[in-house]
Amino acid sequence: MRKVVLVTGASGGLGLVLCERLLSLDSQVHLCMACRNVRKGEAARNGLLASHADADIALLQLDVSSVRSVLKAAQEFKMRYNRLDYLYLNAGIMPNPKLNFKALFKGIFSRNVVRMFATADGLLTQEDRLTSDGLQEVFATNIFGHFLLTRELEPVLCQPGLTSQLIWTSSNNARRSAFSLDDIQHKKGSEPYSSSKYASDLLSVALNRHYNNKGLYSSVICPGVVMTNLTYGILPSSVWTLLMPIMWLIRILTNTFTLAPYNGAEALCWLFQQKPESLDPVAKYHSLTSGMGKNYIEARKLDVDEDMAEALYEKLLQLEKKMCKKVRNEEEDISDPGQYLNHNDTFKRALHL
Ligand SMILES: NC(=O)C1=CN([C@@H]2O[C@H](COP(=O)(O)OP(=O)(O)OC[C@H]3O[C@@H](n4cnc5c(N)ncnc54)[C@H](OP(=O)(O)O)[C@@H]3O)[C@@H](O)[C@H]2O)C=CC1
Ligand SMILES: CC(C)=CCC[C@@H](C)[C@H]1CC[C@H]2C3=C(CC[C@]12C)[C@@]1(C)CCC(=O)[C@@H](C)[C@@H]1CC3
Repeated sequence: MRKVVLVTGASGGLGLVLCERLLSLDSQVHLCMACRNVRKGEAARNGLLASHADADIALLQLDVSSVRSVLKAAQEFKMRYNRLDYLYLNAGIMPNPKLNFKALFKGIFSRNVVRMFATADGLLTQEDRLTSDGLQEVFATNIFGHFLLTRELEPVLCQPGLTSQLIWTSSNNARRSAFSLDDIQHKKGSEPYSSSKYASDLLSVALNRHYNNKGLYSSVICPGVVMTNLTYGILPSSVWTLLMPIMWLIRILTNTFTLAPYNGAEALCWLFQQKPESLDPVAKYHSLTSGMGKNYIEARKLDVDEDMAEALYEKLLQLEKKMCKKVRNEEEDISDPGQYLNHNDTFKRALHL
């Protein structure tokens, strides 16, 4: 049976390279590229078709930060396909990143230099903003939209007699201390990216607990430090040009500097080839590249506890209920314009107009 794969954030960076590598691994796959920008998506699809002319590649318009868009895209997907074997939850943002140069300089001369370059702990802050749904954008994009998508796609993911995989693109920057159960959207702090990536680690553990018995298995990966639009956004391009030789030198010190998106996608591709039942539900699978340029995978235990994972899962279920109700109410209001006229009449009468 031909496998169906859905990749979010497929228009560029790791997502696009993943699509290319998946088509090389299995030319029979039904690939669905979920992209928020249709033009960018079409250009990416055409690029793939240039090297894989017979491939079955479809586009799905999806802005994961918008509840309405997620509900619509999931509906569309379920009309087009009756199964989903792999769901890559890859789209992600790190808006307005600020690099702490003082911490960087101090770190370079400390014992923790290798760790600092691998995780960026204490180096980066971001300025988050609100989506039109009133959610924090980093949380909505990196976590909540993907959670909602998974829940909406449950009928195609959980088919009797079949297994399927959820694969989250997490990060080495995921940090327990940046996350709080009292503030899952990270409204108060300045490290929404670290918080959202830690939340994806927690959520993956909780999803395994709730869905393994339905044949759905969740894993998290870290692609290492990869040069994509996300990383290029941290510094001006002229500074990156100067830094690139140093970045290549750092690769000798730390295998997490995978740098090329092809290398970063290694763990994503490796998971595509594994039996989901054989995977560790509390491991993060890291893409690593040796100083000689050899790619390999390493599984490391996640820094999570089950109770915290469960508590986050419950909070996300509550938020899902609230947001879906809100969107459906808004839709009813739009499809019943008569009620506005009635409101208007009441309003006018109240003002004796
Ligand atoms: N680069 C790195 O070093 C690392 C990256 N990661 C993670 O890898 C993932 C991919 O990032 P990367 O390829 O590096 O970055 P890119 O910025 O190159 O790609 C991000 C992708 O996500 C899409 N996207 C962003 N926001 C939304 C949205 N609201 N709805 C739908 N799609 C959206 C982008 O679409 P568009 O083209 O329209 O902008 C793009 O396709 C992210 O989750 C990131 O956090 C993790 C660790 C390290
Ligand atoms: C090479 C020199 C001297 C300076 C570069 C410093 C930073 C720009 C660089 C150091 C560690 C990097 C890093 C990331 C981005 C670029 C750095 C901050 C990430 C935050 C990118 C996204 C992720 O998800 C993390 C895993 C990366 C962690 C390390």
